[in-house]
Amino acid sequence: MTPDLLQSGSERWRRAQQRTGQDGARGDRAAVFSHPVQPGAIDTSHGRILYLEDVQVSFDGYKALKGLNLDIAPGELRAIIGPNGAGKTTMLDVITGRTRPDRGSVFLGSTIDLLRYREPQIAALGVGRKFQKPTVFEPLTVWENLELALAGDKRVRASLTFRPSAAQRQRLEALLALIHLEDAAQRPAGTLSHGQKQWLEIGMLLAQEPKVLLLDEPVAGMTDDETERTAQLLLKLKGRHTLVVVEHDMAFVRVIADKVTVLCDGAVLTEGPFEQVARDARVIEVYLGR
Ligand SMILES: Nc1ncnc2c1ncn2[C@@H]1O[C@H](COP(=O)(O)OP(=O)(O)OP(=O)(O)O)[C@@H](O)[C@H]1O
Repeated sequence: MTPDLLQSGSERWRRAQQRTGQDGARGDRAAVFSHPVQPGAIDTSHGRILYLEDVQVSFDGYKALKGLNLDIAPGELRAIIGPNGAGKTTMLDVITGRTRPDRGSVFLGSTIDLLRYREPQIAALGVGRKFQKPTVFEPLTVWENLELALAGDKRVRASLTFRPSAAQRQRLEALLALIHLEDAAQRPAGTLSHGQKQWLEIGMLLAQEPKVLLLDEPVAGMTDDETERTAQLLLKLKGRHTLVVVEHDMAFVRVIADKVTVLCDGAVLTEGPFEQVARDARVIEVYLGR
């Protein structure tokens, strides 16, 4: 579980809603686009849920991102590939508010300027992130981990006194089935396999109903069977959630992705359907041919 998402309790959610509500009340964006948008809601009426334009990030003068553009449609499953050092993690850091760009725009929907928010607020606005290594609460059972995520409270003790309603229990049971952990509900998370921990963490993110889910190398270190099950899981989530998956496993990318974006040297080299990208001579040169 990502610490930033665990920090995104209901209080932050309310504050973020209030803040975006204030934006709407000012009438700027709503007036410009001339259609009703609920305060705090993500406006996807222009066919995009995540939009980066001309993003530049420098670390001590070294440009990790050089005018990066990205346009993700609601419900899309986008894979991001590219050689080591291409800027994939930096891109995720910019979207989630961990790294501030020197230049550029980052929008959630058409109206929410993510550069105005900090990391926990961005999580509360509906951007979930899964880091490469699973970070579940190992002494707690699978069920307790999911309850904790549902409670959205970083204070473990407080969250353990949380009792889900009947409807919430049903949701957790459905989540357990989705992540293939029905039979492991009462097992301590520390006893799960690597792949099962990854699924549990995805389940914990889903318990918080993210609109956009960012996944950094979700199948790294998984067995073939676990990789296959993860592909099936992500394909089930597609449409209900928007997924951005950074991954090096090309067989996995081929199965899951609607569209593949290739990053190289801090910018987009090319993007398109897997087969088109995979036979692009530039992609073979910088990445696939290695
Ligand atoms: N905090 C930092 N300070 C200095 N340089 C950094 C920092 N973070 C990233 N970089 C550099 O920026 C470049 C892009 O790094 P990034 O981690 O985004 O690449 P990546 O595409 O995710 O690579 P990988 O596939 O190896 O994870 C690299 O050259 C990296 O060394």
